[in-house]
Amino acid sequence: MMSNSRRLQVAVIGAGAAGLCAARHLLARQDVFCPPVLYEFTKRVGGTWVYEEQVGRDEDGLPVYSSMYRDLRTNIPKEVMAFPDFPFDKHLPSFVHHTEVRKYLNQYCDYFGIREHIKFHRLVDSVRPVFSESRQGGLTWDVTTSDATGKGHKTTNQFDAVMVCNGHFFDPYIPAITGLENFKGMLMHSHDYRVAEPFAGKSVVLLGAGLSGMDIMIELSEVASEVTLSHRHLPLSCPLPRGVHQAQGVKLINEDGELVFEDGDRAKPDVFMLCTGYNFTFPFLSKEEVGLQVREHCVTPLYKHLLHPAFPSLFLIGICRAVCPFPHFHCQIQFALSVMDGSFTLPTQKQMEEEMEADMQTQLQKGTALRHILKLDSEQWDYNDEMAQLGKFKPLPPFWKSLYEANKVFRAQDLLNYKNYIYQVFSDQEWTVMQKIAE
Ligand SMILES: Cc1cc2nc3c(=O)[nH]c(=O)nc-3n(C[C@H](O)[C@H](O)[C@H](O)COP(=O)(O)OP(=O)(O)OC[C@H]3O[C@@H](n4cnc5c(N)ncnc54)[C@H](O)[C@@H]3O)c2cc1C
Repeated sequence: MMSNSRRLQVAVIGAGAAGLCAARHLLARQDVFCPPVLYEFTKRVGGTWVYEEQVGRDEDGLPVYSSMYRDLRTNIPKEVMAFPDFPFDKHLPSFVHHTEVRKYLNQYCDYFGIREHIKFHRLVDSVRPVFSESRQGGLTWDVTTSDATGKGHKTTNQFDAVMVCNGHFFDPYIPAITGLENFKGMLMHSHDYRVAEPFAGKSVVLLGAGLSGMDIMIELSEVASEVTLSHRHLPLSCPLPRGVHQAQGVKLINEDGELVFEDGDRAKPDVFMLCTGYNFTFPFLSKEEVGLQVREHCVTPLYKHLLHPAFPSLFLIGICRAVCPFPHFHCQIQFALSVMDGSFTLPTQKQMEEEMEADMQTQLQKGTALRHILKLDSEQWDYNDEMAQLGKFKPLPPFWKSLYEANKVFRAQDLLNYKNYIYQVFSDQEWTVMQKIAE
């Protein structure tokens, strides 16, 4: 889609880690790209990492976006959580408090001169493809935004490409549990969990043993009268806090408000907390016009889990799950730029569709459920390397994989302690070089 005559205009939706990373790379390539326009619905940079004490609505009456809790520390060491070209402060411990990540993202934003390109409190309402003969490639995008606080007018601007960086930890996924409405205690989703104190003396059932479920279990075990972790992978091999029980998944809630587990056991807790993850939502993309489908946590059709084959200037950054997010964004975004600047030539639409279909069939034949197809896990490293090879940019150094994978093992073996580990992957001299690169 490279235009010979003029620079490309790119809209970026969201100023979380992915949106900032997109802007950082677009700004570095001003020979090809105009400075991007970032639309951010809130008034702050950092997305998920902007902790809000309140739940529901914020002080401006907007829905609270972040799912952070007060005492959260990262579950990935800062040495590999960082963008590869911008390390965290070397004096910080490996597993940092969420306030440090927000600080880090603000530093990244200012260091790369991104802030002036962000339009805060702008909600992207619609992103529509427009086919016109007058522009090279024929396809442009009308991006319509409104003032998030409801004041002011809608505006529509035209772009050559759109990078969707709207995150996917905002819209709680509520599983279809028979009789959920019968539950008489406090029913909540982990999106609204902030602090442990209000749960003192209460009995709690947590549904889901993902990263949030496990973290919240540890916090609540300090104060609650009883904590039960209900999940599908019984029993977990890692040591759990004293007094925490494990139970099978919740099959239904009976008319007396009792939780009935898969094996017939029952419980009537004070609190039932769903730690069941989040939905993908792209409310600004019309189903009829763009035809993106979200089924069972799988988003299709997306070539390389990234771009729509019929609209190869629409990029969805960061929809893969079970990845090391910031370095993954760093790779996806540079690949997207190589598609836009023409240094990587995409296969034809038909070839991309055939490849996607073949990949999907291989996964399904291997027994991967549709809802797990976007979980890359250890395959993320080959994926990132492929992005780098096709996009002709520097791959991640090998220690990224070794440290990330080692951390996964330590987390599984030593859940209660792994965040106290300190990694020393760089010598002081190497750190100085890294810090210099970021300067
Ligand atoms: C509880 C929790 C703990 C986590 N812990 C870790 C960790 O330890 N390490 C790690 O690496 N990752 C962690 N993550 C994952 C984290 O989400 C990613 O690291 C990363 O921050 C995601 O960035 P993002 O830019 O994709 O999305 P987000 O941070 O969600 O940012 C999206 C932005 O888009 C904006 N937006 C959305 N829709 C619109 C619209 N229509 N118009 C305008 N703006 C819009 C939002 O306001 C937001 O600012 C955690 C996530 C959660 C929820």
